[in-house]
Amino acid sequence: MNVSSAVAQSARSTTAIAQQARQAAQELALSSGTDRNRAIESIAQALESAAADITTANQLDCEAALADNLAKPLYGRLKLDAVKLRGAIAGVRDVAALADPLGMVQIHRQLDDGLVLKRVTCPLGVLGVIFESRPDAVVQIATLAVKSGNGVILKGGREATRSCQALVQAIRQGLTQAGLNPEAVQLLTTRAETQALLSLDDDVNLIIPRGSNAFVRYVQDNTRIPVLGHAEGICHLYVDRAADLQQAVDLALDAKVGYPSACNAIETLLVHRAIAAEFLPKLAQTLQAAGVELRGDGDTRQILPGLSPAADWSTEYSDLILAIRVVDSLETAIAHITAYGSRHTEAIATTDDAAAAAFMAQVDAAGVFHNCSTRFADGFRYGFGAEVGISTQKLPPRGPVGLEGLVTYKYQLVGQGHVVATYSGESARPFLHRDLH
Ligand SMILES: NC(=O)C1=CN([C@@H]2O[C@H](COP(=O)(O)OP(=O)(O)OC[C@H]3O[C@@H](n4cnc5c(N)ncnc54)[C@H](OP(=O)(O)O)[C@@H]3O)[C@@H](O)[C@H]2O)C=CC1
Ligand SMILES: N[C@@H](CCC(=O)OP(=O)(O)O)C(=O)O
Repeated sequence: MNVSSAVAQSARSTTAIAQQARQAAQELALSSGTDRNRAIESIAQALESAAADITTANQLDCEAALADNLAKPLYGRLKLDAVKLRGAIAGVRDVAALADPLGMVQIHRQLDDGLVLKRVTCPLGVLGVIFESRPDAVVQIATLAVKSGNGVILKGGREATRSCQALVQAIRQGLTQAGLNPEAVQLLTTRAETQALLSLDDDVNLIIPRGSNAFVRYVQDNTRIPVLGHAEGICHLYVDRAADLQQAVDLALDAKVGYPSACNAIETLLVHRAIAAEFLPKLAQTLQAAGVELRGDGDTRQILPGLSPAADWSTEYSDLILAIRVVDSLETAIAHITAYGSRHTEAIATTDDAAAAAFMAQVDAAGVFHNCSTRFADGFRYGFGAEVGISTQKLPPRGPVGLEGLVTYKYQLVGQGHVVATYSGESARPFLHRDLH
């Protein structure tokens, strides 16, 4: 079969998948919060029952990835052992415990006697989420989708295919056992299906690509479906002249070493010249002991001879590599972040509140942090239960996307035969515009 007929065939079956998801999503949207919570508990139980199958599937993925020389941090992201799976299942139950995001009345306003306006939250419909080889993302995204009454079509990275299949099978079983339509959660496994998905603007309401800038741009350029981009994280830690130096070392260690492939890990450390000579040797001692390769600009390499040069400031290493630059001022640090950051998460270490306030006001990113690790940029850590990912676009939803980011709203207006003509012209009746709660 040639490439275009493979895509055509895939488009046909992907269309069927999307239509099934749409039908199921319509049913889910009508279900009560109690029903959706029951389904989420049923999903948690199904995942527990299928734990052995899931971890076996993951072992096969991991063995294939090892044979393929997958980089170590990416291997860590792919691995889903029993402990990680238990954590993911606990997260499922956390989502069930959250308030129902549907049917929330955001505006309740009397426009005039007998004419009442409400703005009420409702699901988006069907989400298409394309993400990296991180199986636990399946669990987080599917649970958030069910809780928010949305259907979801998932496409994980190719290295995680068997794990994703085992997880989705269990999730669909959980939905079935709870009496909900399992077609609400679907899985795609090939790039041809992804390509087909992008053309399904009749059935899919939002595409969420998690991946490189180039991939997110590719998706934006190839679909009429709205896109919520979750692109790369070129995150910085700026160590100000007034930083607590030991605290800054601890922050750098956490933000680089805990999970180097995460998009909220730092790629570059900026340090104020006034403290660079004292700070950098302390930093080097701790980070190098943790296996981090440091790279520096000329000033950094004068203080730490032997480092290789930082070739550019735009690389997301996703690995135990950190680029370091010495800067003359807070303003230069902010200018560097403006030039090279990806608007994801940026942090300052300082005891100077005025410097922190300037940094947080002037840096344009989804997260601006003071004296804490960039790794806090995460839906679970923000109290959202889980996350679909971290939106790097400027319009909301921005940063970790939880339930709030997966709903839209409707204006519901109820009158008693009211007409607009009453409120226009010379003898126009004035509106009351009285909020009712
Ligand atoms: N902001 C956020 O929340 C997140 C951002 N990221 C960012 O993603 C980036 C890279 O992640 P990485 O591991 O390399 O993931 P990739 O970009 O390689 O893959 C992500 C997904 O996109 C798919 N994909 C990539 N290119 C294409 C294409 N041309 N056509 C169709 N599908 C495609 C992959 O499918 P397949 O595997 O089948 O090729 C996979 O499902 C990093 O910059 C990271 O920071 C990652 C996770 C979350
Ligand atoms: N919020 C996540 C990181 C975001 C993310 O999805 O990371 P990854 O899939 O590893 O690129 C965390 O801190 O674990």
